Amino acid sequence: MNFIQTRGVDENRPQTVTFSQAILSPIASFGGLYVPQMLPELGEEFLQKHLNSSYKELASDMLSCFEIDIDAKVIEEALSLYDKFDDASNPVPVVKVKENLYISELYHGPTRAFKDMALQPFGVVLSSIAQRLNENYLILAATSGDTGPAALETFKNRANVKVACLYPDGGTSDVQRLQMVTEDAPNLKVIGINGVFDDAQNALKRLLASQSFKEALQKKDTKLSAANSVNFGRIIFQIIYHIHSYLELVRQNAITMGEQVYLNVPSGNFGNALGGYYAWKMGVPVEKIIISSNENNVLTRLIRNGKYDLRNCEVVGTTSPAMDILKSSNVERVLFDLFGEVRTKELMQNLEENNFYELTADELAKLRECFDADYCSGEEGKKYIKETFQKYHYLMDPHTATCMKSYETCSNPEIKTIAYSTAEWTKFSPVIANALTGEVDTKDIEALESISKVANLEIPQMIKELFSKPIAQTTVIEKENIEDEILKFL
Ligand SMILES: N[C@@H](CCOP(=O)(O)O)C(=O)O
Repeated sequence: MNFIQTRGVDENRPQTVTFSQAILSPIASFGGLYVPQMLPELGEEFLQKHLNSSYKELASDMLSCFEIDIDAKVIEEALSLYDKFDDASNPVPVVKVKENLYISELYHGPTRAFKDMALQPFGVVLSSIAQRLNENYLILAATSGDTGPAALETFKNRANVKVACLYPDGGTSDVQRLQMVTEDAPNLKVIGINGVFDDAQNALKRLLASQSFKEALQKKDTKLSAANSVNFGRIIFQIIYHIHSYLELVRQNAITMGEQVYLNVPSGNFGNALGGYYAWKMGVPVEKIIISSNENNVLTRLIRNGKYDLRNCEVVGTTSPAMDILKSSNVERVLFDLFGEVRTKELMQNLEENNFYELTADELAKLRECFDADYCSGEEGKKYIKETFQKYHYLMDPHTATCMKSYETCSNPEIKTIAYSTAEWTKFSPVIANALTGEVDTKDIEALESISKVANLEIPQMIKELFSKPIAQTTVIEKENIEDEILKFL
């Protein structure tokens, strides 16, 4: 399978590239992204065949439908990392919360967030390509709290790769920050910036497209790639869990094969939702994808009125910080799929130059055939956390809680919903403790203990350990100095 580009092709690039090429150098012509030339059609036969498969068998078969240029042995090693999840036989439990609402728990990996689902195997794949080519790679990661820890964890001490991870200082939860700044390996550099996530992601995209930065890296015998969902190497692994979650509902006799379901996805950079959209196009029966946001509700506005409008718009800090994002990378891949490369280039250029684009009425109607959206405030989220815990004894994190509002406002309750839980409660304990007990200004460690008692849940060892680990990464800089800081590290 070859890969094409969302904004067309400039004169310096080939029309198509392989999977390896697309993931080693993820930014395409005119600042666009790579997408598969054609999505494989799985059909009901594939779903039937995998009704009783393990997650790894399903993953391996789905990946082979993409016919990517990665050795079967490497894929096998990459997928074996799911064995480290809480339950090796089922890395993604799907739990019934109430009539017709199921939660797919994507956080049972080493950093307790859904990013492990893709970054664990991706780390093996990227490092093994680098070794095969005998090349060294700098992997950039921009994070609002979950991608960073997962990228550091997967690339730690791997051959031929170094990671520079950019996070907004003060813009993540304390556990997320500790997960990053306690990472101590010679190939990892964590850089806090005085700014917001969009500043970190803008810097990442600028550096990925910068010839002079690439030349500076070349002098250090290093090439450049990225761990974020701009990289299709992330997205390919994010399709699998949507297929798995659908099959789980069939296995649990919640639906019959072929019955349509809603996918309800807490969204920031839109990689998770895009995985669901691709799974749908590949044959998973979906009624609609519901996009759930926090107060940074740019996606809700786009899906409701067709305007991506960042004029006079500043990111606000919320109780679900991983979604404190305004420039959502993967919407571009959906635009390309629905409207083609010429229109995508025009819309994305408008966004970059004017902080604004507007879809036509026909385009909006097409987008709304696939998606609906709503957003949830922090206060509403806490109400849902408390209510869901009291009524159904199910504890969710503030990102997952945003799905509860859009479940009520956007879906037909007769149709089953799979909502995605992107992070474990342990990553956002002060907000959850506040929701459950009313306690305010509690430190993470105290909040973890109080929730553990109230909800009778164990605090996982890797979270407990964070509070006594030495701080290994102390760099916090102005955003203008990112490039210099990275070059100093190499
Ligand atoms: N929400 C993310 C932001 C980066 O998203 P990605 O999917 O593009 O890596 C985070 O928590 O870091």
